Amino acid sequence: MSRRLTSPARVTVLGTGSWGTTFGKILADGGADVTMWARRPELAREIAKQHRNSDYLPGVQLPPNLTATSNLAEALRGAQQVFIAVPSQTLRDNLVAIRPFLEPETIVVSLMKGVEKRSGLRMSEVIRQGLEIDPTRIAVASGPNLALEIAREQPTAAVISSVSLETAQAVALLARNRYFRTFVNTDVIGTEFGGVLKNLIAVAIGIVDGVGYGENTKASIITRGLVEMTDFAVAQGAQAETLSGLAGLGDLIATCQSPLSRNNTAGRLLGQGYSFSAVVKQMQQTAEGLASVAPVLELARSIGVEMPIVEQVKQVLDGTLDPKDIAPHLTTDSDEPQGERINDDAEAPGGGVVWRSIKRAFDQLRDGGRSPRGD
Ligand SMILES: NC(=O)C1=CN([C@@H]2O[C@H](COP(=O)(O)OP(=O)(O)OC[C@H]3O[C@@H](n4cnc5c(N)ncnc54)[C@H](OP(=O)(O)O)[C@@H]3O)[C@@H](O)[C@H]2O)C=CC1
Ligand SMILES: O=C(CO)COP(=O)(O)O
Repeated sequence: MSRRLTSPARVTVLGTGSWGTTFGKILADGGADVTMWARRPELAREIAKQHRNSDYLPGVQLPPNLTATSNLAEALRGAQQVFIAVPSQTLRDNLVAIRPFLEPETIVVSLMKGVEKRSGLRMSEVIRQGLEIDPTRIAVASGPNLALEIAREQPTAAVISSVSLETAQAVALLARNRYFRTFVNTDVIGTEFGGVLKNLIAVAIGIVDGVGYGENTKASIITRGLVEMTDFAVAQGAQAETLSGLAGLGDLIATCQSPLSRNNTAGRLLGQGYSFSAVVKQMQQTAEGLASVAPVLELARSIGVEMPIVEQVKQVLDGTLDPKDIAPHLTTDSDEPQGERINDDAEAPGGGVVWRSIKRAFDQLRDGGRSPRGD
């Protein structure tokens, strides 16, 4: 009996925070040889020698086929796929350092869930600009993926998206194992915006939690938040069903209900009365939502999409709205009661685009959120 011998794939993860390290473990447990890049040499040594990352994943044992270095050139050498998990606002500068060492065929995967503040660009767009590579070599990963739960090997699903289905499948084949299941789609816009926007709704949930409001308030915000997410993303070119899949509704549920979420935690501190700067000081890890609020609202205004919940998150962050006043304003402050669903634009007090999107979102939910590519 002959056995086919293939050498393991060689992959690199840039960033050894909670998600980068967890994703490295996912890939290693799926059989790849993983090299992590840590910007701090002492953390690279701890991961390489003790197979631990006590700063970010205390108590988690990392697999033997995962190593680390603080030398970027060494980390990128021979990598078939490179996964990036640094804070979104630092990506562009990091790409300048990465570019000289990136090999011509390497696939680059964003694990990040933010938009760039100064440009409003999604992470895959920043990667495309910063590395000047074809979009078919770029993928993004998203979904209900709280790092610590996955590091503890709790069963989880995610989506890998690329404009090239072949690329998405190549990444999904490596990023899967007995506890991590990946689906694929080609809706990069929807997949990325799902991850960005659910962070903003999770901040809102944290705020009302911090104030002391209960489940009705939170369910109202989650449900109306999904409408805002879908409306915005569809106006940007996303498919509505992506927002009712893992990268939208799935991630929204996980992030809004988990105390592990940093966005949720940041919101809770705001709701308890801490100022924005005090919250930023207290956060030890990245809460992307805090930086994404302003660019998302700018994009929303430029395309005429209303996002009343996100607007109010911004006002709380700016200190111009008392956190306890956020909940009643789940719609725009029109004198006319708005329809939750509407079948006829003529009945829509807020105008056609918004209502068509709301209807689309709810129709997708009713249809079970099927998408052509698995998720
Ligand atoms: N944690 C999670 O559950 C998930 C996170 N994500 C997304 O992944 C991305 C990364 O988040 P996460 O790993 O959780 O964040 P963490 O805060 O846990 O870690 C941030 C990582 O980035 C490094 N870093 C910070 N600043 C810079 C810089 N200027 N240049 C290079 N590296 C830097 C940190 O290094 P150092 O330790 O030296 O400071 C650390 O390795 C975010 O976009 C987040 O939304 C997505 C899904 C799940
Ligand atoms: O993206 C995440 C879960 O899918 C992590 O959320 P936080 O960044 O809020 O911790």
